[in-house]
Amino acid sequence: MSLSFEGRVVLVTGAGGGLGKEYALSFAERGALVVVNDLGTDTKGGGKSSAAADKVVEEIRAKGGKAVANYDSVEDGEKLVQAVLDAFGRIDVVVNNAGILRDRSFARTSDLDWDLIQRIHLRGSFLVTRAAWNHMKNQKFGRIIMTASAAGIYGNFGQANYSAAKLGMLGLANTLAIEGRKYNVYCNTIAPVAGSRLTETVMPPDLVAALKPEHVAPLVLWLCHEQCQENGGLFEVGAGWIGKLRWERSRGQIVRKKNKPMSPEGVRDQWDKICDFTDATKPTSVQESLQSIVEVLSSLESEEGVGANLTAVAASPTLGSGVNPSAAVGQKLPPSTFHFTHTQCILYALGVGMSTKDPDHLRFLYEGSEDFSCLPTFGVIVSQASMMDGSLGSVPGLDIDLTRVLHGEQYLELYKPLPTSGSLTSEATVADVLDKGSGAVILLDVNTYSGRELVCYNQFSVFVVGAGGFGGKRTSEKAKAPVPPPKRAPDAVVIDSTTRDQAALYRLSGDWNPLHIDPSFAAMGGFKAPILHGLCSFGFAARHVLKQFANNDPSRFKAIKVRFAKPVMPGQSLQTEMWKEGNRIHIQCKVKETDAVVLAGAYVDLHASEASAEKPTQAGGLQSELVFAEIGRRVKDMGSELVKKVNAVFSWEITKDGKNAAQWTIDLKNGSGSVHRGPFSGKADVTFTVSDEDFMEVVQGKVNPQKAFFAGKLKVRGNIMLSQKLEVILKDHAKL
Ligand SMILES: CCCCCCC[C@@H](O)CC(=O)SCCNC(=O)CCNC(=O)[C@H](O)C(C)(C)COP(=O)(O)OP(=O)(O)OC[C@H]1O[C@@H](n2cnc3c(N)ncnc32)[C@H](O)[C@@H]1OP(=O)(O)O
Repeated sequence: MSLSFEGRVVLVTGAGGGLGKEYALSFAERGALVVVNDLGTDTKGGGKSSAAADKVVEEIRAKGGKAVANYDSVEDGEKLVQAVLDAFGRIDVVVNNAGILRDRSFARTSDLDWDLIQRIHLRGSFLVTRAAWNHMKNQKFGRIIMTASAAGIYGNFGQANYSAAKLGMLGLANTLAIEGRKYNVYCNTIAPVAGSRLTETVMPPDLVAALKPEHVAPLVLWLCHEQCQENGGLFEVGAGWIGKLRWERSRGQIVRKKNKPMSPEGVRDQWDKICDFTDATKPTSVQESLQSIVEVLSSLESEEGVGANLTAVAASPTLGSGVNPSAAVGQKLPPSTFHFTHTQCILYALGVGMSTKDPDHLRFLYEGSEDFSCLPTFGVIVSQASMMDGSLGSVPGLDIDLTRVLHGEQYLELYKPLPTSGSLTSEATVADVLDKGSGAVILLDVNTYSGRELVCYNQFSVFVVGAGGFGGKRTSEKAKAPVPPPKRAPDAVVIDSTTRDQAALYRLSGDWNPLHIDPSFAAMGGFKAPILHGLCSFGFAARHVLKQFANNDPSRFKAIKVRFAKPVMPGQSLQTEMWKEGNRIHIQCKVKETDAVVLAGAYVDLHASEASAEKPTQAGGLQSELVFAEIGRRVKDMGSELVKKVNAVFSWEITKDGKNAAQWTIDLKNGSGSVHRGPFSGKADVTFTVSDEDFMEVVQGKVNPQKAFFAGKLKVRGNIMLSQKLEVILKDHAKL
């Protein structure tokens, strides 16, 4: 789709020729209403003529475009912008392009040479932009271009005045980018190389002829378009090439010791290291820049002093406490207990879009309902509380900048239906930290208990945008992987609207991240408006599955995995597409309005329905098969590693409805051992028949438990209802 400027009002200063003229023509060609400003001076700022601006306006009109001429000086910024408003009623884009040259070697630069250049370039851009600023802020749209120069970035003989003004404009742009961001007013800077009245005084004629303004204008148009989210960028552009610039800072070196004075000799002695760009950082904000100072102070405090450098800061631009993020792996957060009543369950159900409009939803919305239940995905709420008190940020290496945190993925497994009130205690561990280049992914494993009984397991995957590049690993065997859906039409599709206030409601369940409510905060994270909580869309999708495939029965829910692929805005509609593959329901969720996939690689695992479980069991029946599949999975996860260890003792405890049903103890001596059954509790209604040798083969991973089962080696007696969760817990009795 071509980029249109239909209805946009664009002011180009110094548009009587060269680059400015090209910008004016290009904007007009794409539908913009253009104010062609040019004072009509010569390149040194002398003389005045309306001819240059008039000619450009004529050319635009001849092509069917709309433009008016303006002859004010950029030093009359207010007047100039008023003329724009008088002509077209608004102002959307300001291209600060006007400029003159007064080149002199520095020794010969007069006060006037200096002042004139500062006045036209730096002060003129300030005055014009300030006059337009509030209009742009109020209309929540504005695009500003500052024109810098390679002379400012790198310096150029004979252009001290010009270099200073041009780099001054970059400083101005950097701050405008920050102040304007939350109003959708973006400011970028270009350092163009093009043949123009200015460059022809400093470049050979054939080069001037080859560097065409039309090779610069497309960048300016893109940066000024509403689709472009670039803000605060600096670009060199010319001859059809565009490059972006950024700051790079050496790792640096601390050159003093605690309570000792800093000396020039100390600086001299560390000079090579100060200037060594190995492992350089690329700070992008004052905050990132200051992190190194904090690091210096803590290094000095720990008496490291001279010789210490800022490696960790270098490694981690936004996880920046000074400790490499990988150091956080294995760290445990303090246990935290979540107390709740039916109020929280109901509030959560409302937060994920349940409504009394649907009579089926009443069981989740009214505590007086006969079958009043808690939505299974409330399991994320009880667990996340353990991390929402800021304790995550206190883990060394995870000093998180909240504006950069996006929820990346989520896995939840319930081991029993959630109660509708009670106290649940969660223990969170940093399972891994991954370096994804564009960001860091923090994997958090959270086990939630009622007393000593495991109720649910969550894996939170938090994506910290911009915090990659610290040299960490990219993948983890600990990550619960997303699974793509089958390549066929979905078996069911549900479309459901979120409301404008969905995030405002959902946050009351405990995710107070301002990203979802505060427009300024969202703007700092680069979003036009607050976005919906990932776990809110997750809750929508899960209840769609529960309704379509489990008759809204929470006890059928086993597990869910989701990747948050793109943000959702409150008020958008979610389209959940579902594919049934056995007891796994694959999900893909799109925003209906944009067709963008927002939940990807997602699935819900259900327990088989009670109807099938009620069929009498025989050895080989479906229920037994599932029980052994479950045991087999856990044996595979943990057993194969343990059996390699010598002299280990561990036991399996099999519980039903939270009560001990059976226990297996395995003694391993020098890698082999025996299996003891029991003690069985009086309430046990399930027993396993298996020879010790056969069970050992399963434990050692030599035999697939399901195969062993079908071969008749493993047998189950009893009557296990699949709606009642059977848990198999590996008791960690290993003495290694
Ligand atoms: C305290 C704990 C509690 C939980 C805290 C949560 C707090 C909440 O309040 C916050 C929220 O709810 S935010 C809202 C929900 N989340 C979102 O909207 C994020 C949407 N996703 C995105 O924008 C991008 O995927 C984005 C930006 C995440 C990644 O996009 P890109 O940078 O373009 O990445 P891309 O180039 O596609 O891939 C690079 C590598 O990263 C992996 N990856 C991509 N998306 C991922 C995601 N969502 N989660 C995890 N990994 C992800 C890619 O696979 C790729 O890695 P590899 O090359 O190794 O495959």
